Amino acid sequence: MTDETWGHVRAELQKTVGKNNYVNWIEPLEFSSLRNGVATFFVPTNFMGNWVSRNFGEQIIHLLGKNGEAVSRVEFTVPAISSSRKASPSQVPTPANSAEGTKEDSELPGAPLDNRFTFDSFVVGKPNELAHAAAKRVAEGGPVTFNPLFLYGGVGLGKTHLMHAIAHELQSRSPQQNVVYLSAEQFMYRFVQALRERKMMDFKELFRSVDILMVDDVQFIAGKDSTQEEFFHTFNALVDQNKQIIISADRAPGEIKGLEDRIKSRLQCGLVVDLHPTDYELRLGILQQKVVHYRKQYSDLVLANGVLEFLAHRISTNVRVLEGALMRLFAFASLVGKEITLDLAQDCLADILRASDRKITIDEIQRKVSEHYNIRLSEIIGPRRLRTIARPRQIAMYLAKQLTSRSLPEIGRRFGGRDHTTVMHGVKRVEELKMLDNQIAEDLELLRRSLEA
Ligand SMILES: Nc1ncnc2c1ncn2[C@@H]1O[C@H](COP(=O)(O)OP(=O)(O)OP(=O)(O)O)[C@@H](O)[C@H]1O
Repeated sequence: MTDETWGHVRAELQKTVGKNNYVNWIEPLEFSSLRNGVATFFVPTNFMGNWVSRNFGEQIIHLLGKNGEAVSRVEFTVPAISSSRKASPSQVPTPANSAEGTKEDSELPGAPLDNRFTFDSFVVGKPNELAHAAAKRVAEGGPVTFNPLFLYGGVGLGKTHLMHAIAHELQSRSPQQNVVYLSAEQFMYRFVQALRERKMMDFKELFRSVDILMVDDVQFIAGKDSTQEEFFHTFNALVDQNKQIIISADRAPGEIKGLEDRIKSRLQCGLVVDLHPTDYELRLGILQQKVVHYRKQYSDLVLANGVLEFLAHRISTNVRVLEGALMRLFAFASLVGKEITLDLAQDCLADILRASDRKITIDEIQRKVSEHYNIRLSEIIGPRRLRTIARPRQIAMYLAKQLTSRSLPEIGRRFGGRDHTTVMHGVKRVEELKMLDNQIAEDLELLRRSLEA
């Protein structure tokens, strides 16, 4: 790949990701090589590489493809530090602590904030309402009521999003405050750099001068003794000065193996809240919110009824995967110029759907539906066309399509050897009825909940 091609891709990204994202995340990337379908880029930090990979990786692959480069994977690597390879000031992302703008870039301790991660774009549901409320409270500023705020939860459930939202809000309320957000990995990177360059005093001074410190994915420092030691001292110094600290991790403090007991107990001193795995309603809410953006970007694409519900049912792994699926679906539909239907979603997201398959079986669906409508199981698969039997059968077919990864012909076979067009007709009919008939909508909801329970 030539630098020119990368230039084209960057220009296209500039149009789609927004100015701040472009300056913070894309501009610092430096193309390194393209071998065997793997494009490698230099990034200033691993943290940044992970971030770009997570948030823009698919888009970069897609745009490279559009520009004639067959790329199946992108990798981001931090170049070995030497004075000649060090990032120039313009390559270093804008730090979270804008108050430090006059210091030398290498001294800035913060990581860039993602402008998309605000309270407005955070969808609140039962699983995350407590974490959201706590984050809102901290974002109001004022006297520190709990220190630290410790947010934990599984991968991709919104911890980073909430931390950035707090930082944005605090910065807009009091721009003079020095709010520093960084990952634990970045904290370690800075610490090691300070050790290597014999600038420990500067490091300590810098971290002790922040007003609000946010450290993401703190489990990363488990087992790293010197980093933990330094983290512990930084933590204590800030708490002593009544400065707010916000920490995130993938598990509760007590469960982080390799973390010193004194740190665990310090982390438990404030408010510990967890983000629970998402439920169907939250996933659907998030999809509905995200789709607004895609509808603008791909204004010519039609999104069929039921697709978002289908994704919310089937992809429960985490929100990042859910978002990735939606992005891929829109990009794919735009590439092939097709309407976004359930069939297209099943084709284009087959790997994601397989990975997050809930393993609800057609047998289970048929049993639940026959119990619900009080008809015999044999009648669901039998030939009778009486409305009182045919309708529950169509409902069972619809649920089989929504909640399993079976194809229409397979579903047809399991419903007494029916043709796939019969199944298709049944699914369509139920989709229409769901909009017109409240009783049917309620039945579907009840059945879905009991199948997913
Ligand atoms: N409730 C929510 N509303 C809107 N978007 C959300 C929500 N929860 C998560 N997301 C989105 O999901 C993606 C992953 O979230 P985030 O990076 O905050 O997860 P995380 O919990 O920090 O994950 P990790 O453990 O991998 O660091 C982000 O794009 C974020 O905006």
